[in-house]
Amino acid sequence: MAFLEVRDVYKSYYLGKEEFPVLKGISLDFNLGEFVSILGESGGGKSTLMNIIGGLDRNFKGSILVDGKKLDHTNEKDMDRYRRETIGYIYQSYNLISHLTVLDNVLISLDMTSLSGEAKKTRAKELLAEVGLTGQEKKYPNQLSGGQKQRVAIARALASNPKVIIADEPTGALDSQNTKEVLEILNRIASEGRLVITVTHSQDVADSGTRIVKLVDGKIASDEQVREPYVVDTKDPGFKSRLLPASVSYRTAWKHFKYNFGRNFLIVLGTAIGLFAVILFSGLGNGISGYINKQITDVANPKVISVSRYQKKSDNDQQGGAGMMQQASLTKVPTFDTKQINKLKDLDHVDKVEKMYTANSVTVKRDGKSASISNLTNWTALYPKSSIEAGHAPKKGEVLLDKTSVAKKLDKQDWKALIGKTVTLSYKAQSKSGQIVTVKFNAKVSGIGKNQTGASAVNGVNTETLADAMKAKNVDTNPQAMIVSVNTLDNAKTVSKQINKIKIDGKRQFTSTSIASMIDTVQTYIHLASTILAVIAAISLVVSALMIIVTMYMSVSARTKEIGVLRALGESKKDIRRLFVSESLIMGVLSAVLATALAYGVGAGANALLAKIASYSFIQITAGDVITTFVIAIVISLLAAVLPARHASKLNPIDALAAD
Ligand SMILES: Nc1ncnc2c1ncn2[C@@H]1O[C@H](COP(=O)(O)OP(=O)(O)OP(=O)(O)O)[C@@H](O)[C@H]1O
Repeated sequence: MAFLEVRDVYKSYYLGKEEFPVLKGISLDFNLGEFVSILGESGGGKSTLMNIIGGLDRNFKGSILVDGKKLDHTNEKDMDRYRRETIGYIYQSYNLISHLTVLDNVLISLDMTSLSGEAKKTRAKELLAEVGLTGQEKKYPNQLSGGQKQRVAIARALASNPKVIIADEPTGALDSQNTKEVLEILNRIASEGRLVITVTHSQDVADSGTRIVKLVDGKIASDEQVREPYVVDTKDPGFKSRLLPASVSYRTAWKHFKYNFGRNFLIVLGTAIGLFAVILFSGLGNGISGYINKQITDVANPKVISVSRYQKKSDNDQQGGAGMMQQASLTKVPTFDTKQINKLKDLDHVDKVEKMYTANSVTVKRDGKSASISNLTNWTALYPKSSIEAGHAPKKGEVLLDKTSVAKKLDKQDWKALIGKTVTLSYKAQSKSGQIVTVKFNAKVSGIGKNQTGASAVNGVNTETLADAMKAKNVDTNPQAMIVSVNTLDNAKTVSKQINKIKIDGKRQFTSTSIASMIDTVQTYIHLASTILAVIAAISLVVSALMIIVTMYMSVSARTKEIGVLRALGESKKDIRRLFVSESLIMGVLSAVLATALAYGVGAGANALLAKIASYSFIQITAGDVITTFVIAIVISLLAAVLPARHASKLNPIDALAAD
């Protein structure tokens, strides 16, 4: 039984419906130790036969048996394995991978063996030494002579220790000296117990082998043994073939990326700019919303809820036009009684419940100077600590006055000097009996209030002091508003909602307003605005995706021959797909890295510039923004790679090898 049997092989090419028969019933037996030359006229079908024997062409009639076992040409994986394990190819035009070094060109085949990383390198170097290329490992193919390239190709073909070497015109492009040396190497390969089948036009080449087969008109015209085949003494190479690990595809993709760094970097930069805009707008949204949040919480404590009595709109509406008329005279706002105050105190998460009084148009006098306060309230938790610029919160008998609107008017030079001095406050109010009375009282200035935003003044008088003054003039001290402090900010919204639900005798009692929900509303709008900006920026990513698609397609067409070589070496369709997907992924991830770095850099710069306007970081990039950017980049690069990678993997290896 021969090692390789070709049985009744027929092969035709078709142009439309027209059949062009090329091989017309070929049967040949080959043995290990043979160096067989296939001779024949140009276009006689030699290469076609080699492609069938080498497992690249699966579309023919007849069968190939290896070691007595028929190859299953319908099973793609089996054929990948056959090429990987049994066949080594040497081509007339070398077919080296241009972006890989000499060493890497040999390693690409060794990557599909069970050898360890170091052992692979050692074997690659040994193989290169055997073909006389020691010291050339780091060169790229375009830095080698034709003879040297063919030796690299031979070393690569031998790397996985295949039993059969198929050499298609291996010396066709070489001078006589290199031809002689390559033929010697091929003889040595056969002498190691391999089967060498070479296609040639040259009688000299044919004569240096052990057997010559002539093909004429698609049939065997002669089959002549020139000399005895070599004696086979097969040694165990100590390793097996295996599928290409994914990591090798990633590494090869990275090498190709580096080889075309200039072009690839521009694409990465283009994509990164789009991603950068997305992060920056998102960071700007975070910053602005944080800034507004801070501004609001600076003037008002977000853990407090202002509560007023609920006034049912429909009560008045039901009365129709007449009701509306009457309402103008019913100016009295409903007040809180003890029962209602206790209802608020009983709520969960409530720390404190304070009465709130508001006195309108209050005049403050001292030393003949006066200032006016449009709304003076008692000091409650509504005022955050940060609103006290100097001094302390007003205790009994004390008042805290606003810096700009009051303190500076009373003492232009030294407004702080007011602290500890007594001022007289007066305003007009309605007494319980309906008369207009003047509430007047003295209070010591406990401190000066400030408002960072400058929107409203910070004036507050001690609650008891104001209430006593009101009582003295028979003004109702049942409050029109209550200030409820909750224990944590998280509870503010819940408690606010609960307050609105409180009923006494089945009737709703209160209307609550919390800063927390105000902040929420503002932030919703800011978030919406920054999302819209980020989405606009994201549209530019469509352009990036198209750029990656075009590059990948260009890459596939430029690397068609490489794809053919890799398939001939035994890589599967999946390996080819992974090669291109990983290169695209590399671009995506690098874009995201660059975009993140740019965003942090520009963000820090912008924050430094804006620090002059307000000491606040307006661009705040979160970990979430960075993660989103990476996810977008990965999704884009994967989507962009789908079609080109699919196209690459579906290329017919024979056509790919024939590409220019
Ligand atoms: N993909 C194809 N489609 C159609 N015809 C093809 C195809 N490939 C090869 N042929 C034809 O089949 C015939 C055999 O081609 P093949 O390449 O096997 O010949 P060859 O003996 O190797 O020639 P050469 O010595 O010139 O390399 C030629 O006539 C060629 O035109």
